[in-house]
Amino acid sequence: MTAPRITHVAAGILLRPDGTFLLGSRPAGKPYAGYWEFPGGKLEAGETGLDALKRELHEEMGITVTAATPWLVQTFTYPHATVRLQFFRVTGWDGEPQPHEGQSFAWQTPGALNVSPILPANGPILRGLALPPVLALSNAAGLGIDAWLARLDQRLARPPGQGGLRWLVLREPQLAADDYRALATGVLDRCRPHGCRVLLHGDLALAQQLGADGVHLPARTAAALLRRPRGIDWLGVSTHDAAELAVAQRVGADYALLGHVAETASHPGQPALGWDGFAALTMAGWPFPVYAIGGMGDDDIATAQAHGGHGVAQLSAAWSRA
Ligand SMILES: Nc1nc2c([nH]c(=O)n2[C@@H]2O[C@H](COP(=O)(O)OP(=O)(O)OP(=O)(O)O)[C@@H](O)[C@H]2O)c(=O)[nH]1
Ligand SMILES: [Mg+2]
Repeated sequence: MTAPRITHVAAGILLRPDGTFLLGSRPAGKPYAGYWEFPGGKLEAGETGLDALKRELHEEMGITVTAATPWLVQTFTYPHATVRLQFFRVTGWDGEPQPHEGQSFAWQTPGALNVSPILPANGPILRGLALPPVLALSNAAGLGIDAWLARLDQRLARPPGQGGLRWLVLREPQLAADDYRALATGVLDRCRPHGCRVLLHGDLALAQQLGADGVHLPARTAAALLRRPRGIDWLGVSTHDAAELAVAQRVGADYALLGHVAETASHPGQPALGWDGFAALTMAGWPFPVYAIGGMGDDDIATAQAHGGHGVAQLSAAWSRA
């Protein structure tokens, strides 16, 4: 038996500073004509993904890419081909997108699309775009419950663009089960009116019972799952190496944390991955966003993205800024 032939594709997510991104409609005569996609196309012999991205975006819409970072890799089998799609976040380009192939363009808001249908392979991509560049993990352990809740209230009260918190992972492994449940109940009540999603840590059943927005699992807990759990909207997994990233992939995670990248007070004496180690692991290409964790500040977001990450996950830094 011969191995199935894989078509390698590079596609670009043009991102504007306001968070909107560009979709194009597939021109008549191509498979899935009229479906909406991220502009891009097939790699030619000898090209890297980034080479192909730049060439395709120039051919299809006349722009010159000036800043792009590798993001997700999605493999999908269509009736006509198995495609391996390398997605890039494109944050800089010269020129205005022009429809060189008769396509239409539409700028879209994550989570609120107004065009359809979308190419079937692109569902997870659109979910990934809704994830924030900074994912905050709670720090009641470090600050004390009351002081942390006071910080939480402050961050919930701000507008999204100005430090307002809209995603939270409630991770407090030092708490006994009853205390964690009580805290989770209170945190969900505080967060819901602000539209802040809350993912509980470690306990799928509790997340389902309390109607949390998702669950975040250590890789060893995720490894015991046979498939993605039902009844949960968002699933994250903490990982440290390629084997744990593979677990996250197998259970259909929406994102992974990967670290620790820098030395951090929470893991004294354990060797850090460093950015080279982080990039070596993201480079394999995962179908979900990967966050860098471990000693990460806001200054590290761009570095994480340049190394194949989606952004950074923060514990103490998320609660320290004024
Ligand atoms: N460009 C692009 N292709 C995608 C996306 N999602 C997805 O499944 N694909 C698949 O990737 C494959 C290659 O895309 P393409 O048709 O744009 O290739 P191309 O620009 O080189 O076109 P050509 O073959 O006419 O030269 C197609 O099978 C398409 O269905 C996406 O978001 N963007
Ligand atoms: Mg194309």
